[in-house]
Amino acid sequence: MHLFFFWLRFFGYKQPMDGSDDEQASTIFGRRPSQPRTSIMYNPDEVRNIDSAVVPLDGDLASVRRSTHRRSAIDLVRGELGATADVRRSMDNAPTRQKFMAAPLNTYTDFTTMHVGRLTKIVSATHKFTGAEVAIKMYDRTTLSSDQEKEVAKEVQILRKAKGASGIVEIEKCIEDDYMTAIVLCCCTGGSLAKRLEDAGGKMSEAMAVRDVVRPLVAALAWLHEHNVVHRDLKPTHILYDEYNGLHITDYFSAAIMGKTDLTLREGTLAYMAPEVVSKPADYEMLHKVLDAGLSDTELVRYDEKVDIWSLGVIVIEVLTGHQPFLADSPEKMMAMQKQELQGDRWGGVLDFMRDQEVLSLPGQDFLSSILKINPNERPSARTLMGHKWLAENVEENGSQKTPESPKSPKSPKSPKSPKSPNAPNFPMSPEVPKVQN
Ligand SMILES: Nc1ncnc2c1ncn2[C@@H]1O[C@H](COP(=O)(O)OP(=O)(O)OP(=O)(O)O)[C@@H](O)[C@H]1O
Repeated sequence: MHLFFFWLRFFGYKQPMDGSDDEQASTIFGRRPSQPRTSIMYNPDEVRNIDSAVVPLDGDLASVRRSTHRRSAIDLVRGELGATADVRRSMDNAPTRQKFMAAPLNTYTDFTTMHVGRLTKIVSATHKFTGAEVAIKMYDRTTLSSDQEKEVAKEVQILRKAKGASGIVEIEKCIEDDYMTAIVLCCCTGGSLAKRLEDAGGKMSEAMAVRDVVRPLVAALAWLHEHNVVHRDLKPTHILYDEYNGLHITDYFSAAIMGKTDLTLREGTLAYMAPEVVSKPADYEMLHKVLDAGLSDTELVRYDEKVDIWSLGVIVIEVLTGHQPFLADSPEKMMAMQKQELQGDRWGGVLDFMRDQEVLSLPGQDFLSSILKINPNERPSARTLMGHKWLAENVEENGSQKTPESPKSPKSPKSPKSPKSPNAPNFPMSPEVPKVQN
């Protein structure tokens, strides 16, 4: 114990004279009570409305934070989530200026971690004054590379541009300082498409898929593409639902702004990745695979927004069958599999399987086969797909189209006698094959 106090003294800790909590808190944070403790700019009590302003903390506050043990708002949230009663009491009793360190986040309460991502923590919270539920996507900037910093800035830029657009998750504001970026988003309380599929036993009926997934997804993609945004990582965990069953595409960290972002790198999730992206080098392979081979990065063929159309096709199959159609553990194997499953114009592999399963009406089959093309130029745009008859017509619960000219898909004449090629890979997956988690 004596040794402990020796070390505390060694590092400049002075025991409070009267031992009060307030005195102790201020001393622990390295400041005497006589020092000024107010700030005009970010008094949490003044922040009553959620607005869309970026709220940078000023240099002074950043230096205050540096001099304390609580270096960022992330720590504050962590503290509120998991702090001991003592720590919480000392925070409650801390002088105004210290409480105020993460003032914009202090306007929220009930922090609950929903998801821990590769670089982020997604926390749900409630605004203290409006009661609005939000999802806060928090990046710890101390762990981000400068390239990742740029990606986060681009993510915020895209979200701001898309604010109010239907089908895109809505940003409320972005709070940033030297240590963290917190993107405050409207909370999609209906969960993700992945969760819905899980709850529904893995798959959906055709009617539900068209109504709840494909139609709104295609419309949201049309908006993004017409505003020069390519998502590049479309998958069920990035498709969220609000309380009214409205669909919202989220996570623009990997997204590209056409004309600004380089569209020559492999980016996204392998199982949903278009062939023209799978064949590209990842950023860490660029030097080795491209420049060493005598090519310059400007010589790489660029891909475009059609990569999202491919991902849409993969999602359609997953939603209707409960399986991811393309599974491989390396880009090389994935390229081979995609070609094998979709070679030539004929129906084969995965498309043949979809027809034989009778989970898809003829217009649905037409929709899918028009999307899953190896050549991106042959894939229709999202705007064109919006006019496709599969989305225009009502699909009945039993899967048939209501219009007389669109009968239920007949079974392929060759299908009973047309087993998959012996070396056909994972599709249809056997139930034992575990689903790839992304
Ligand atoms: N606005 C939101 N409302 C409700 N839940 C959300 C919201 N944003 C994100 N989530 C939840 O967090 C999960 C991950 O979100 P997101 O993909 O944006 O984070 P991420 O850090 O990129 O994660 P990963 O690295 O795993 O892709 C979503 O699948 C969803 O469950």
